[in-house]
Amino acid sequence: RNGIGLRPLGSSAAEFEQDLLSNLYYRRGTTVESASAQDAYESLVLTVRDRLAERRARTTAAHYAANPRWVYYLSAEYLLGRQLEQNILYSGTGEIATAAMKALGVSPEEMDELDIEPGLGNGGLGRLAACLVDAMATLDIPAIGYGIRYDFGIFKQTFVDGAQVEKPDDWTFQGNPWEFPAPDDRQTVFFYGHTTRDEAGRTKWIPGEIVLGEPSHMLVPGYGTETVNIVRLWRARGSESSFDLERFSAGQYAEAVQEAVRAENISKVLYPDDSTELGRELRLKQQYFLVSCSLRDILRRFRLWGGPLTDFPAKSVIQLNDTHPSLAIPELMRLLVDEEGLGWDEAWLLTQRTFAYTCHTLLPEALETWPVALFERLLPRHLEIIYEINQRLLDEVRSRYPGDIDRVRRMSLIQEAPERRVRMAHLAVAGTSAVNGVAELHSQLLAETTLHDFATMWPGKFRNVTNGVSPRRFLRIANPALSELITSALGDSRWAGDLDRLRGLERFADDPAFLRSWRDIKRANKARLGLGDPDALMDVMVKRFHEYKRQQLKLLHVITQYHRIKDNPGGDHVPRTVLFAGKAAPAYHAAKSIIRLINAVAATIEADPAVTPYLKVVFPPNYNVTLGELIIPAADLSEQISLAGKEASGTGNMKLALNGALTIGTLDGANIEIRERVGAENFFLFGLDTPAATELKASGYHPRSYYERDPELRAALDAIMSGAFGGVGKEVAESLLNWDEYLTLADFRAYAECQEAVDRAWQDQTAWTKASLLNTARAGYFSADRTVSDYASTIWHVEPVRVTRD
Ligand SMILES: CCc1ccc([C@H](C)CC(=O)N[C@@H]2O[C@H](CO)[C@@H](O)[C@H](O)[C@H]2O)cc1
Repeated sequence: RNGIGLRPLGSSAAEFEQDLLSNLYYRRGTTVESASAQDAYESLVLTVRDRLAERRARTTAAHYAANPRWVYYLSAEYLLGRQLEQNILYSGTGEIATAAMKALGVSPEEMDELDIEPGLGNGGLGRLAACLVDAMATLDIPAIGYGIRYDFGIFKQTFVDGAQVEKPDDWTFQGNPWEFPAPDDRQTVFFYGHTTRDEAGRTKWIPGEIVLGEPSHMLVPGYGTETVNIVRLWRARGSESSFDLERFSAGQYAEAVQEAVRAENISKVLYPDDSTELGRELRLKQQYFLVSCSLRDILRRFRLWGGPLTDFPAKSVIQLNDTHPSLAIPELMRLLVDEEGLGWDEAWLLTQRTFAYTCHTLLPEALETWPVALFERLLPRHLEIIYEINQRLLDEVRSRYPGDIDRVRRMSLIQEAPERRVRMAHLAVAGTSAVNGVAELHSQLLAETTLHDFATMWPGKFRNVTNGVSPRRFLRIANPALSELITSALGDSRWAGDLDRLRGLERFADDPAFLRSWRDIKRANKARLGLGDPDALMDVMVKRFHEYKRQQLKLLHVITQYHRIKDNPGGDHVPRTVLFAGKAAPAYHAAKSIIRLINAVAATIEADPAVTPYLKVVFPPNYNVTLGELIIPAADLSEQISLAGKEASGTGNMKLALNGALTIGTLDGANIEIRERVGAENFFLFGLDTPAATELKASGYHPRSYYERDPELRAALDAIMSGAFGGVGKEVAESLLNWDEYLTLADFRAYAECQEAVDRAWQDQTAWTKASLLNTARAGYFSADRTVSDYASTIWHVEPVRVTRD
């Protein structure tokens, strides 16, 4: 019997197989003979899940005994990726699971195919949340990730005539065996209505609509440790009384269920925009739903230990993943003042000490602001609280900067014109004790521009925590061949839990045999991807589509390469496969035009036998975590070409460098830190830096002048405008010639020259492979474990709690 009074689940192959069979018989109600692949998959999941659940039980016991300070990560998005392979690795059941699958007559690949990826996020922010909760568990930090269990995740991307067409992502169509529904922990959430004051002057919120939040959680095991944390996801349900039986028996079937449908709509679908706020009412309802359920659950958990409310910040730190959950600040104030009866000042101190805010963007259009009128209707009490917070903030501003009314107007939580809107970033800064950017340049620019007034008034609040990625998912699992080579070179696999150990690979940088193996594995990963000649340079640009990320710059260069090959068919052109992948927000038409043009250029090149030996453009649809795990290990060149000052950090850049891709990039986001750590000689740098870009824009930027003085650029744009690529893309060329907000044309020549340097470097495969190895060897800093230990020591001030095996 182990520490939790349970007979430990066996770790032998026979015991695992026994458990698998009993799950097949008793939990799937079928037999080996009549089992479907889905039956086998679900039984396998339950067998692995049980072993993690046992560790979860011991984790809970250890956490309860330790009564630690908890980290609560509030995020509207989690891109968790497939769970099976990860949970098999983290539960150490690799061999016995494979043997048991064989006994059942199914293959690991077949099981992985049935393992659905929960697409509960858009891109960088959502995947970062997943990497960070993985690292928190690995570092034995007691933590819970709170989010929304959307019925429909990020849309599935298909191409029709090269154009993106979105399909709904009904990810739980087959159910989700990895989750534990916990309806008994449901919470009640209010919307609309009005507020009243009772005789004691206490405010009461009389809601107009009541919705239930039902949680289900997924296990988040740590790597190389016993800790198993959870991600708790909320789903909206109608209250008991939401089904109107009278109307139903009167035959008004739709009306009878409309209240329940309205409620369930709140967690129906993820908003697919990743950098432009659309100000939809349902999105604000989603955000409040998340924070109200989560804060009530956090307070319920706090009460389990029964300390005074003044202890709350000492026992809970809540990290806000961007402004999307920033309503948690006025919500905690409402709970402390209206429900717990605390005074405002005391409640405000507790609130500020509890919250911390991470900003993930610099784009003005991505900074959320909500109409005051909508707040008035949907969250009347919160608007009152926000006004009070604002009153006190502006009093402090006035006292610190007497007479500086412009500063008061700039810093106010309320934008007054053209429409009265609540500035969520200002609320997030005012209501937290720590504000961080996600890369050094980003944090610097936040303090110098977007949040300058606040950084001036509260310099101590502002810091940087550079992003990181999970080395388990994006190297150990995604690139097993390279992982094996690294483990054999370093003597053990401790690097997966301590990534700085990769530096040990430097001693093989001049070892021809090792470099040969390194190169062969990259080639094999390209063959595994199967999207082009494995001997060609695999040039990869994978990320969401946005004009600031400049997929259009990459495309102009592809067209230039195409022209160069056409103009000089016999020339010694370096064969390249250019891979684009990524989704565009459905309403983002400029991005969708670029996607369509890329597919048209790809088709034109594919149809030209004079060019295909040297150039191939591929665009696999529906880029997600799983496809990323296949593409990233196969990349030779990593495209990180955003306009300097626009990409907050990037995390794809880290995953690609970790897998031995060389980066061609600008001095933007974490590219700067990657270049500093892997060595400038192992990085292809080009383009305007942030000050130069700002200067060029300020001094009047005329994109057409670059077109006129650069013949290759002119030829590329003329080709598009002449309809050379299936007649599509004219709007892309016109917007570049007339507007070009992200200085694409200004950086074109430098980029083209840098790509020539890439071609020259590729010619020396030994030198290239050495640089590739050094990128991996020096990427240790970009582990999410380092990121989390930075958060833990500089913002959360939490200690790990060890979980024993028995
Ligand atoms: C309101 C709509 C909306 C939705 C999502 C977002 C996210 C903040 C966008 C996002 O994913 N940002 C990315 O976050 C990554 C993790 O920190 C960074 O690495 C990327 O540079 C940043 O673009 C902004 C606005």
